[in-house]
Amino acid sequence: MSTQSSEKKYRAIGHLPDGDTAGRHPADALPQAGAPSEVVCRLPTRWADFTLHGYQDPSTGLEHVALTLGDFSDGAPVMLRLHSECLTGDTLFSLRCDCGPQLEASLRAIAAEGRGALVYLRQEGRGIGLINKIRAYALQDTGADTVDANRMLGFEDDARDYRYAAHIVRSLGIRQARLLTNNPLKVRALEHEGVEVVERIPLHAGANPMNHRYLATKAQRMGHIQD
Ligand SMILES: Nc1nc2c(ncn2[C@@H]2O[C@H](COP(=O)(O)OP(=O)(O)OP(=O)(O)O)[C@@H](O)[C@H]2O)c(=O)[nH]1
Ligand SMILES: [Zn+2]
Repeated sequence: MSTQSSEKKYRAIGHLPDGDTAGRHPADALPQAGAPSEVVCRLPTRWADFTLHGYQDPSTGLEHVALTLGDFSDGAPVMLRLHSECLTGDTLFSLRCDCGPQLEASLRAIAAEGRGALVYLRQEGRGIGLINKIRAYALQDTGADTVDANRMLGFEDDARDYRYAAHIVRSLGIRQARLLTNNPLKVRALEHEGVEVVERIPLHAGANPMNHRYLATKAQRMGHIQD
């Protein structure tokens, strides 16, 4: 695919700055901070009437969304959740993890605040993809923990990349965040990309007997905070 046709495709789906992108890697063509998504609609939910923004990361082709509520133009810190896709937990009611309850708790918290954003990142399985996550689950069924299962498959413990997520956050006009997470890596990644995390809000939801070992492994081997 030529650079020109790639540019057209990305412009149609997401958003790009004007100008010639020829000869540059697609990732270099990210919109400037402050550029809004062109793909926006209302998304009424059980908890609030959100605005839904669509994005496509030109360097990966992955499509992401952000749900926002309220006005960020005053520059005050914004309640923010970066949520990585978990098909099994977010939509199939799996008890193996805490993702579904965390997603719901985040949307409830933002709705209660009346202002905030949730960026839903299509980085399934901590970035290894759905089929590989199922492979990792199969290894966990025979005794491996979540970290060793990834390593047995030849993956890093966590293959996620938050650069495009930070770009989405900046493009929404968020400069300072109150981040809903137990994962210090997300805090560091956002700060590295120029979004100040003025507060980390612990997000404990959905612990159950089936995910006890998974949550313990995240705390013991992946640095997750259990406060
Ligand atoms: N490879 C792999 N991925 C998993 C496993 N269990 C859950 N996941 C993925 O882990 C990710 C969890 O994402 P998040 O809830 O955003 O992040 P987190 O790192 O748990 O940190 P928090 O912000 O505290 O929730 C999702 O992409 C899940 O699909 C597993 O056993 N193996
Ligand atoms: Zn999950």
